[in-house]
Amino acid sequence: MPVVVEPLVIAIDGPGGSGKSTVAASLATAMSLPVLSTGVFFRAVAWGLADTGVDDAQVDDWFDRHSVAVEGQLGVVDGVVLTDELRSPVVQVSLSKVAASPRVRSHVLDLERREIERLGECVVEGRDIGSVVWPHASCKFFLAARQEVRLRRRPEEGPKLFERDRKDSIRAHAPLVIADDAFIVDNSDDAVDELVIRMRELIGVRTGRC
Ligand SMILES: Nc1ncnc2c1ncn2[C@@H]1O[C@H](COP(=O)(O)OP(=O)(O)OP(=O)(O)O)[C@@H](O)[C@H]1O
Ligand SMILES: Nc1ccn([C@@H]2O[C@H](COP(=O)(O)O)[C@@H](O)[C@H]2O)c(=O)n1
Repeated sequence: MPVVVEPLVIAIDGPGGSGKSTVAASLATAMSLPVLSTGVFFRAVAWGLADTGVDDAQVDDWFDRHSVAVEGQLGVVDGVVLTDELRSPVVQVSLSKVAASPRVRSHVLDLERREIERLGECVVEGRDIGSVVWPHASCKFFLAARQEVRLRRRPEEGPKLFERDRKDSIRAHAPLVIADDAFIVDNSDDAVDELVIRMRELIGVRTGRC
């Protein structure tokens, strides 16, 4: 019987400012893998829906008429690259509501899974990667950092960061949770390079690869 080796998919979840995108990018570079930041999908959709609303019909109609893609930390809607727009006030104000919409989540889930399949082996970061998007990920991490550290890392958002975390954690669909089989990594006091070394060791233990 041929041995089937599953593509290596590393899932990283955690609250805002816990270092997900920074660590995911460094880990991906160290392992020569591509990286997918799924929050960019939600930010791009929040920007696109700003003049509409998040009723189910409005959401389905918007996805019928528009295309959304992620390129690194940039969102692309209908071929237009979004940069500063993704952290603009209009996005910040509606982000949690947009991310809580079951119709938005269903459309974005399709996009996330298609992108992971296209990439093959990758590092993926978000809120529900290990629990919902890719539950059979090769290795899962839940990044944590103390509140005061996260606040320091996201000065532009301020304490609203905690409100966003709270809404992400209590929503009915695909909330921010710690997957049962995730390694919990508090990186409040760790440099990114040290963290990447530690995570690679854990990936090696879990997968026998790395
Ligand atoms: N281990 C670390 N040590 C010091 N600074 C860090 C560390 N990890 C991340 N940072 C810094 O904290 C800031 C936020 O990090 P990052 O964007 O990776 O967090 P995140 O979890 O992806 O946040 P969000 O979900 O809000 O987008 C960045 O400026 C980054 O450089
Ligand atoms: N898998 C995910 C990723 C993100 N979200 C929502 O998007 C917001 C922005 O995410 P960032 O990582 O760019 O800060 C986040 O607060 C969530 O509301 C999500 O629901 N699931």
